[in-house]
Amino acid sequence: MFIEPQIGHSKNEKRGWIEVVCGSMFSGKTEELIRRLNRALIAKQKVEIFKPAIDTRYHAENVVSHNENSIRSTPVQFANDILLLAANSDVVGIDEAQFFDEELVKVSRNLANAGKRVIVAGLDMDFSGNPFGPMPELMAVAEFITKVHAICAQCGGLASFSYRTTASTKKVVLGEKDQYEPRCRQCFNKGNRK
Ligand SMILES: Nc1ncnc2c1ncn2[C@@H]1O[C@H](COP(=O)(O)OP(=O)(O)O)[C@@H](O)[C@H]1O
Ligand SMILES: Cc1cn([C@H]2C[C@H](O)[C@@H](COP(=O)(O)O)O2)c(=O)[nH]c1=O
Ligand SMILES: [Zn+2]
Repeated sequence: MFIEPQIGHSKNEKRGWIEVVCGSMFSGKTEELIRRLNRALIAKQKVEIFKPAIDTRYHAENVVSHNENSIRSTPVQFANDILLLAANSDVVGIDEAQFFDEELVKVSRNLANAGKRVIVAGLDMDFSGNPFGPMPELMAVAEFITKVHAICAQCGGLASFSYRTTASTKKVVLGEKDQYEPRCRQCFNKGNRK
């Protein structure tokens, strides 16, 4: 389990950093993000949470996990909007990071350099198994990366891939179990050979 780092500097010194939580769909990224943000709230830190405005699956504003945990958030159109909106916070949470533009990398670095803890959650791979949006660069600049796994819907193994069960080849197709299932590498490849 991820434990918040506080080693080597005093509590009053404001040091920023970037954490990335990545994995396939249904792997628990949003739950882990909510868990970390709730702990920061318990510690009376100022927390702001953002998600891309296009992600309206469960709720227009809240960040909601597949098992209905939820936390208030602000939907934003562009990564750059986060800079101003997060100016007074100690901790910045960002969900569905794969949908943001590449500016999110610069924004996250600026926030961390300004002494904020930045926690970014997102899909590391799209339905083709290719890196998704700004996620690979975010992982390169992050201090901490947590890769979480779902259970493969075919064999019960550990799933790192999001298999699309419909015929669409568009990169962005919002959906749930109606469009996707988590799969391990073998079951993902088997499905894509058909
Ligand atoms: N195949 C699966 N493997 C793991 N969790 C699943 C699966 N199908 C449904 N779930 C549910 O999804 C929850 C994780 O949801 P969430 O945090 O929203 O994931 P993510 O943000 O990674 O898509 C799990 O706690 C579990 O209740
Ligand atoms: C693989 C893949 C996913 N999406 C969409 C489907 C969902 O709306 C989100 C992922 O949500 P989650 O919180 O990680 O379950 O992304 C997509 O648009 N394209 C893809 O290739
Ligand atoms: Zn499998």
